[in-house]
Amino acid sequence: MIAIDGQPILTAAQMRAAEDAAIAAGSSVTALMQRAGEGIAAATRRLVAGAEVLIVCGPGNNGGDGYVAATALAGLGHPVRVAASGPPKTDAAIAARAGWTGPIEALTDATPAPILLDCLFGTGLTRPLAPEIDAALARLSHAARLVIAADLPSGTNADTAEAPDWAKARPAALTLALGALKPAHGLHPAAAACGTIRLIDLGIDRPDAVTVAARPALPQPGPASHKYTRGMVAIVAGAMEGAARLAAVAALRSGAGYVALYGGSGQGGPDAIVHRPYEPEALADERIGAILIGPGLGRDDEARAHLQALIEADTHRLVIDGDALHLLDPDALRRRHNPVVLTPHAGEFHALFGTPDGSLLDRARTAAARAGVIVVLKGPTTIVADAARVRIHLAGNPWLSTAGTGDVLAGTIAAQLAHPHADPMAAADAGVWLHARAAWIAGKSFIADDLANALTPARAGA
Ligand SMILES: NC(=O)C1=CN([C@@H]2O[C@H](COP(=O)(O)OP(=O)(O)OC[C@H]3O[C@@H](n4cnc5c(N)ncnc54)[C@H](OP(=O)(O)O)[C@@H]3O)[C@@H](O)[C@H]2O)[C@H](O)CC1
Ligand SMILES: [K+]
Repeated sequence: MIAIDGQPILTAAQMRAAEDAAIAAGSSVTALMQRAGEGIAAATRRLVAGAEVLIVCGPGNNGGDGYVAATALAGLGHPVRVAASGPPKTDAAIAARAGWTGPIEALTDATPAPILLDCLFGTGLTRPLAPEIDAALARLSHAARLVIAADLPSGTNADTAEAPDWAKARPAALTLALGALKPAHGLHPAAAACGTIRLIDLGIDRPDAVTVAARPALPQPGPASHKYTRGMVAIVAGAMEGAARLAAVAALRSGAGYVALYGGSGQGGPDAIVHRPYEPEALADERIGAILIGPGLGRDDEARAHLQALIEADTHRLVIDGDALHLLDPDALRRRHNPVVLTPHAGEFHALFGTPDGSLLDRARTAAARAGVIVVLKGPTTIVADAARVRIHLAGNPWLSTAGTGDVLAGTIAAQLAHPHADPMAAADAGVWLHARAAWIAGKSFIADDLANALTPARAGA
């Protein structure tokens, strides 16, 4: 059982392909199932302190994992019972079932136990749960002290992250992803039904284009560093200058060496912020590492002209956020040479890109490919995508739902992007990570100013 930071995320079809490749390379479903079942048994035993476990088994290999886990737990002297929705159907599950010598109850009238180990369905779900199965799981899970899910809470769609009623009402305490994480482990509503997620490694090779975000490796200043080598951020101020100032503080506290605000009133905020008039020549300064436009910009003709000028000048890396997203034609970005990061929430994303096919992960990647940019799709799970890669951030904090936190995020990303050696995708990823970390440091009921201030300790720990 291992932590999930940096781990690959595979769709159900990709998981089957990875499993097939492992089998072609000399493994077998039975060997993989043995490893999965024993891993589930070990993790369960560690968590439940001797309490009786009811294992519910389905007809496929998820059920097979359950029979192996039951046999392993019983072999260790742990109290365990098994209930099934019907007979096993795959060869490996039939063999696993044959290894279990105890009785098997019918799912629909099984007696509850303090621990419910859910091995009914995993990645092979082909349709929503029948009402009697959802009802049985609701009954057994409510009567249990703790629910543990093998691979996924049963009835969850691995790819779309739809979740069944029983699991939304009674989330698992622990979900043990088998072989790799699936989109449903990161996307809501399924993610909330999974509880804590850990991986049981089955030794299968997996593509890593889509992964859970990991702690970033951020550049540290050295003896030769000065403010420009740390990265200079230029921020275009507009109608609501406070938003631009929040972004400026965030950029400074998350590592930028120099932050200048262009076109504001010329005052306010910490003295470390430099105020300059808006002049296109000043924004062409080649010492600038990244330009942020959008927080508090307004949506009038002047705002539109400023955005247009920056996009067409194509002299610097850009972060486009907030109001600027409402003035943007994403297809106009394709002609640019310098990287662009867009930071829409779900509504802004929809307005920019409509609803491309697939899960949120697919949509973010499709949009990034269409505009030739990096998309930071903000939400309870924040997704960072370019045309080829996706990183998903699971450390979202519900207290971030307050005004100004998006401005702080935009400034944090701009600071990472401004560093002279930054890889743009890694910079966006690091910005999201630092922002989430700062939120946990800021505690509860914080305001955006507190969040920006918490970036100093967040950056110190990265
Ligand atoms: N990935 C790996 O390396 C390993 C994964 N393991 C485990 O295997 C499952 C996936 O196993 P699979 O057999 O493909 O699928 P499931 O066990 O999830 O379920 C398939 C069976 O369930 C039936 N089904 C599907 N939906 C429903 C439903 N709503 N109601 C009733 N029955 C349903 C389906 O029948 P069909 O009628 O649709 O044909 C199948 O009979 C994975 O999640 C891991 O737990 C292995 O341990 C090996 C390694
Ligand atoms: K399951």
